[in-house]
Amino acid sequence: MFSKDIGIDLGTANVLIHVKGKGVVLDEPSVVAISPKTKQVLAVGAEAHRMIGRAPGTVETVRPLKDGVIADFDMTEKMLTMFIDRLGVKGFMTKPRILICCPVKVTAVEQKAIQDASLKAGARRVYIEEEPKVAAIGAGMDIYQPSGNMIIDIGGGTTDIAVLSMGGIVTSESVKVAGNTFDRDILQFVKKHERLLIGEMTAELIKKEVGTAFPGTAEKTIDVRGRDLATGLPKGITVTSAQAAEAIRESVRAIVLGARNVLEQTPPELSADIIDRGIMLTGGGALLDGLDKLLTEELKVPVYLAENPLGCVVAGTGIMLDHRRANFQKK
Ligand SMILES: Nc1ncnc2c1ncn2[C@@H]1O[C@H](COP(=O)(O)OP(=O)(O)OP(=O)(O)O)[C@@H](O)[C@H]1O
Repeated sequence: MFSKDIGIDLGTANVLIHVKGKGVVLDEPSVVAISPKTKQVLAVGAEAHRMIGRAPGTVETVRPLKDGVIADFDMTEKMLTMFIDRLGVKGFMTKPRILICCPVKVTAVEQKAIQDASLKAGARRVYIEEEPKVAAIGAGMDIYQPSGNMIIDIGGGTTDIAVLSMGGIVTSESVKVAGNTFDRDILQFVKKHERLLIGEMTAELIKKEVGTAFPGTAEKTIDVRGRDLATGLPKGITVTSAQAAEAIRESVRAIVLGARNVLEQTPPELSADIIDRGIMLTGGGALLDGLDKLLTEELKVPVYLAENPLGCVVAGTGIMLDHRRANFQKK
């Protein structure tokens, strides 16, 4: 019976879905809007995302994943079901096979939760792959040769750092610091230093517009609004790149340290390959200004930003579905 294979990047911030033969058909934020009373789902994805911080008491917005793993099983399953239903890949008596990614170093229980949520959402079979491996393939790295390839995948909730050779992970580390941590840092900084309460979305906007991991080059500013903590009234302030850089400095440091640890545990032959090839940066968090420059300086190895950092994992699932079908069947 004919059924479609689909690849899913189930992320803390975004869900992307690749349908075999069609390419990327869905790219939506991992957000669910529910009625707090009845727990009924009111909206998912982009529609629910628009409600964050702006919904009345009758609507609650939930992010069902935290730090790359499932924090709310029911909501993850409902969100996945609604996304998969939209694709029209579930035929009469047929269900898709799903290739889905998880961060490295997740527990068996966390992996099982991802598998169960996919099965309940309508999968016939579920194959789980480690995110940095899939991201590396999506970024165009040839990880199947006996040589070292290093990747730093900075998502919303986790940063996965791995050295790959011959199709497997040789050394890796998962740090629970990534794009969303930078947002929280900025929110706290503005609260403490400007006595202004801003929303999650405003903090993310500051990060994207003026945030930098390598301060001192181009000083940018952004005007934002929030609630004055002293008066309780709306107030506007200007945030500079220097302030945003200070806010996220410790979190950026944690990523640098994670990468250093992985390099320190890497066998010398593979280290030599990494010096030659450089390190690939993927994931939306890698779009933070100056991060490639800072990592290059700190690690003494060239660090390159992938062509489409946000799309590497889902592109990798597509390549694996196209070329590695035989591999899945062996499992
Ligand atoms: N231009 C940008 N500058 C800085 N950060 C950005 C930019 N664009 C997106 N991001 C950040 O990228 C993050 C989301 O990245 P991505 O979609 O790769 O994560 P995810 O796969 O959902 O998360 P995880 O892998 O941790 O589960 C968010 O924190 C978002 O704010």
